[in-house]
Amino acid sequence: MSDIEMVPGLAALFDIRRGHFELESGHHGDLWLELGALFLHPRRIARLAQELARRIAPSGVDAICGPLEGGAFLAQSVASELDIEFHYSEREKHSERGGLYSVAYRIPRALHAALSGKRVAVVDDVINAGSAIRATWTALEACGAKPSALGALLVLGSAAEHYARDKGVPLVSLGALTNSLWSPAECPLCKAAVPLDPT
Ligand SMILES: O=P(O)(O)OC[C@H]1O[C@H](OP(=O)(O)OP(=O)(O)O)[C@H](O)[C@@H]1O
Ligand SMILES: O=C(O)c1cc(=O)[nH]c(=O)[nH]1
Repeated sequence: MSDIEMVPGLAALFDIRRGHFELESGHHGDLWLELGALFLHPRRIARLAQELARRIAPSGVDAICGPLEGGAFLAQSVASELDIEFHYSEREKHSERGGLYSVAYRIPRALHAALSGKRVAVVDDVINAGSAIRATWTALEACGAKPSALGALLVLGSAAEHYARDKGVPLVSLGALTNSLWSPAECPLCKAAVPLDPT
């Protein structure tokens, strides 16, 4: 497929579906990756985490932070490879979907002191519209940390690239895949009365 660039072994990890999906960020999109079994074989992920760690290392970060669940699993492996601190963010319990980028994440209180003043790479398994990494970024800043790099196994579309450029930090990944995102009001699939697929 001409729109895919990936390190060897990465494509096989993802079950790629095309259709009409409602996403974590509140957008609608035409691409869905099944991520539930991504961490089934820890050694397979460890090899990819090793390569991602190698690419993040030049950023000179003190810690890696990922959003639960998948992003945090990966962040822990990358932190282990670099022998630096691992942190995680979790979705706010009362964070309801509604509008774009409406989901909030928090960092557990027990981690706040360790994060203060640290340069942190925000790592997710897959970045699509970027709602989880944006919310994690905000939560890190609230702890006095300095988000300094973004990383992912796979980046979908261009939202992550734009966000990294706006923030002036590197975006590191092992693969990229084109996709389309729309606000629900502008979704051409909704306009064509295509029903939402289950996720
Ligand atoms: O770029 P985004 O708009 O944030 O979309 C990608 C996010 O969606 C998935 O997480 P999900 O919300 O399914 O949570 P999970 O990791 O707990 O499965 C994935 O693991 C990313 O964190
Ligand atoms: O954007 C998302 O929320 C999302 C996209 C995707 O492909 N898979 C997933 O689990 N979430």
